[in-house]
Amino acid sequence: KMKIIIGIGGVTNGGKTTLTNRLVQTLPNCCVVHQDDFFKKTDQIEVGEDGFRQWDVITALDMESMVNTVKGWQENPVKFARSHGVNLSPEAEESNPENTGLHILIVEGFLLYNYKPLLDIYDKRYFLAIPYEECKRRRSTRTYTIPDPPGLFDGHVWPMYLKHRKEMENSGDCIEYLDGRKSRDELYNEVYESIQNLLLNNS
Ligand SMILES: Nc1ncnc2c1ncn2[C@@H]1O[C@H](COP(=O)(O)OP(=O)(O)OP(=O)(O)O)[C@@H](O)[C@H]1O
Ligand SMILES: NC(=O)c1ccc[n+]([C@@H]2O[C@H](CO)[C@@H](O)[C@H]2O)c1
Ligand SMILES: [Mg+2]
Repeated sequence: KMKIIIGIGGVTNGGKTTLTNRLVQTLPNCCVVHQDDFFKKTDQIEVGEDGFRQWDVITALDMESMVNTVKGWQENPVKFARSHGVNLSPEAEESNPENTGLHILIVEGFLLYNYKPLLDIYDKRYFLAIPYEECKRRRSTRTYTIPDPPGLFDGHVWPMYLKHRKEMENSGDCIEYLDGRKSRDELYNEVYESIQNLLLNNS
């Protein structure tokens, strides 16, 4: 039974969730883990010396729980798919005696490649980037569960992004960078094709 884990990382508002949702619809037997689902409750988020709640750091997330979720998929992708309402092809069903099905997991989030226990699980790492101005513009149109207080982007979000990105680049892991300014269709086609190549090389 073949299993592939794909990381869709990148800057906030780079288009990770948009791209992931499209891939999940077209890739076979494809489950997804969204890092944003693992944010701690607001009262557990540290307030920094700058007065901002520190949302854009790894300790704002329950990473242990995220690891366990990924492990759950690794141990039994069929069960994971069923419990998450993902349809399986006949080849990927447990009833297939050959067990020839391919299972795919997409892990999507803004801090994927800065957390040791999850660094080596990926068969492929993508990273969506957009420049400062575009990121700030897109972010200003969004409302999170806790809306951004004035100054959060320049005071916390962007500086943390630059810090994490530097750490990631220094870690020497193989990452494929994507230009998030491209159209949704262009990005989808590029990554879909890239994944098809990955699958060919793995089979
Ligand atoms: N290729 C694109 N070109 C222009 N705008 C895009 C593109 N992809 C997504 N968007 C828009 O940018 C915003 C962010 O997209 P999305 O939510 O997919 O990003 P994200 O990386 O998941 O952000 P977050 O940090 O909130 O998780 C949304 O308003 C979305 O409609
Ligand atoms: N999902 C949340 O609970 C939440 C709350 C406040 C801020 N955020 C932002 O989400 C982005 C990652 O997708 C980060 O840049 C957080 O600032 C998320
Ligand atoms: Mg998102």
